[in-house]
Amino acid sequence: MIEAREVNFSYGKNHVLHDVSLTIEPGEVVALLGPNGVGKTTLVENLVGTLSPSSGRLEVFGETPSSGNSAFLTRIGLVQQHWADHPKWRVVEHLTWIAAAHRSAGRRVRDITETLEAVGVADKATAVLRTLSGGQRRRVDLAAALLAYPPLLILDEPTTGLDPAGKAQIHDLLDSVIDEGVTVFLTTHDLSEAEKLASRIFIMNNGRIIADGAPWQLREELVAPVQVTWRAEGKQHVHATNEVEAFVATLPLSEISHLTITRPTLEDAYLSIIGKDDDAA
Ligand SMILES: Nc1ncnc2c1ncn2[C@@H]1O[C@H](COP(=O)(O)OP(=O)(O)OP(=O)(O)O)[C@@H](O)[C@H]1O
Repeated sequence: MIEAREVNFSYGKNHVLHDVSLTIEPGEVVALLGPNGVGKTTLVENLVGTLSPSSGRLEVFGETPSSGNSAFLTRIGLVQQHWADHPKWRVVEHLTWIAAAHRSAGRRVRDITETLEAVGVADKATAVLRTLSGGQRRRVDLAAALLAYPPLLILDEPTTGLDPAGKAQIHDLLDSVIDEGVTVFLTTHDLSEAEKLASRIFIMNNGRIIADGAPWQLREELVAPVQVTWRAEGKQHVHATNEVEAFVATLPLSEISHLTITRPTLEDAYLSIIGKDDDAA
């Protein structure tokens, strides 16, 4: 679905993407993580063809995105950080316009009211776009992205600015779309979101992909061991080990209380991987 080979991209003298190579198969749900300013949005813009690589090979649906025609874009459900639409339009006008473009490209289109309900902004159907809050706008963008049953969703920080209940609602919606077999490429700073939705995670730092794997694989890359804590004789005890079961078997369980085992999280793995990369730079 997506194939990048040694993709480089520069804004003038600012070399942002460095030899980015990745392959994303149909049906994969991939999250791209990385600190602010490392090139995630730049990669997204290369994937959808608004920017084109300075060197390297990039294909989406087997086509070069920057030379793709409008039919190319109708197959991508896109949530971007910036919009080029008409801020005076009402939500329903905006979606009707997008739906018409999809229909004229021969695509099946979801019911607009139902889609607005699914993303939780049915009450904003007649609101002017520029009057929406950041979170409401994100939901409208997602409705627009889902409108034509796209086989590929490219979502640049799709839940930024959403309140916790809104995030949960959008995660459930994305889960149901993922069950339909759509391929998803999303960027996020929310590691729990990445872990919940994605089967595979890329970590980018300084324009390079520095880690690629399932969330559990990235956690295993962390050498930090599991922490075992317990109380005995009125004192708190802590022991770090990679052999949890063997260690716990040595504890006098009848004499201790509050036994807790803390495994490394994806956040621990992320911070460790970025930290090691920065130290090596
Ligand atoms: N239009 C532009 N012109 C020049 N430089 C740009 C432009 N857009 C982004 N950059 C620079 O490219 C680099 C990567 O930016 P990008 O937006 O891709 O980062 P990001 O990883 O998406 O960041 P964030 O997590 O903050 O959204 C940054 O140094 C940024 O300043």
